[in-house]
Amino acid sequence: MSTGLSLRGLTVVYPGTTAVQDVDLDLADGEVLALLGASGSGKSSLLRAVAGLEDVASGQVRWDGRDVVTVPVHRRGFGLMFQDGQLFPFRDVGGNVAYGLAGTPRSSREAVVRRMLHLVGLPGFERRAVSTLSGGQAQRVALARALAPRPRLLLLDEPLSALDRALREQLATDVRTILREQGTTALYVTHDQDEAMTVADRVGIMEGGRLVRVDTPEGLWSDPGSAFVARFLGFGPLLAREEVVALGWGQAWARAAGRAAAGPGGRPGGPAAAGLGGRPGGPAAAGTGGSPEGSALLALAPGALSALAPGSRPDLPRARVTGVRLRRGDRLVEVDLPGPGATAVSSAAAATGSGGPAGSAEPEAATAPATPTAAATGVAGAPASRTATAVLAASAGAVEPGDQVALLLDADRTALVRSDP
Ligand SMILES: Nc1ncnc2c1ncn2[C@@H]1O[C@H](COP(=O)(O)OP(=O)(O)OP(=O)(O)O)[C@@H](O)[C@H]1O
Repeated sequence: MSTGLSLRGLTVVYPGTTAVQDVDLDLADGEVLALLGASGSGKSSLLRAVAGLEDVASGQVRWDGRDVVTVPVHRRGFGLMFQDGQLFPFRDVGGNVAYGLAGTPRSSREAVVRRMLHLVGLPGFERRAVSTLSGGQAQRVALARALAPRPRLLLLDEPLSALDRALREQLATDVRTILREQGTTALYVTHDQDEAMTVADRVGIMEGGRLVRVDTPEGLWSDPGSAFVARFLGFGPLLAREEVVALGWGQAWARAAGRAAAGPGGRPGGPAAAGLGGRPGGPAAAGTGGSPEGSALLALAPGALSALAPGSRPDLPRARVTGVRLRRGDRLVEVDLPGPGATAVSSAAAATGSGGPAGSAEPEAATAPATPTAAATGVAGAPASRTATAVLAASAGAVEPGDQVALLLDADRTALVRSDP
């Protein structure tokens, strides 16, 4: 008998909309799983169906092997926490935290409240009026209230999304610690991938009511699997093989293909051995052993590219800067990657007087320039240029739109993904 939460074929239908479609999911005891997806992808509907707040059109919600679909909300033993906390305004903080402890003797109730407030970083707040709390404090109280009765499953729906980013980052770390300390099994809905990756052991990605991927944060980063998931995680741009070769990054392609063949995270014999991204029989399985081509794209993870000073490293591909901006302490440049008529790479290098063919960013491949044949190979229908984001190396100095910078590729921060239809 399976323990914890099991969803089988879970489907939620509203008039005119199938919000959740045929979802299978297992959540082990003590595991925290984040559901991540764009607005309208069905995350909240799934969570609400598990809670019993939404009717299930078909499928099962099992706890410890027993279907609870017909069990009313308050009998499921699940805790709930929402975006706006929904604290009771006429009770003080202690009264809110004690709400789910009605059957507990007064003395132990007070002890639990004290312990919970300590756990969420608000010791001594028992007698505070909830109207005097900041947004972050109110959410901490809501978390303490949800945890106090020791629910067997905690369901959190965007619990931090009303808070500003700095507070959200801090609280996400605290929530993770608190859930771990309590050994709480939790399903956590968010549209913020940083929050999902911080809080959860595994992350499930939803698209159009379907759960399209479930993996650990590390697994998702090393092998997003599909172009949809890669884009959702912020990988970009996604390059066809011809473009990769034309840019002189063929070695990155080969390494990513090797990783895909060896399994996520490079584990030989891992589940991906049978095909690209761990899906046995996927498009790569039919390709040439371990080097998927036709249907695959090279996805660049955020931070995969560094930009070097204009005029430096003539051996590297160059790109035109279209914008410069700051993000969380990094200086970023937007660059136009030359398109598949990648003579642009070579001619740009020649035009700046730096000479030499476009080589690979990887030292071991420096002698493997983009050949004229590769450069002439276009990708039918592909755009003439791609915008990429590169971290500006400190050595780059002042860079302005219009400059040609050299691009260094970190081949470990690339992944091959299936090109979605
Ligand atoms: N009560 C409802 N009646 C009709 N349609 C609904 C209802 N609730 C949600 N939907 C629809 O179901 C789909 C899934 O909505 P849901 O709220 O589950 O998505 P979500 O991923 O949680 O989105 P968000 O991040 O914006 O909260 C959407 O198309 C939405 O418009």
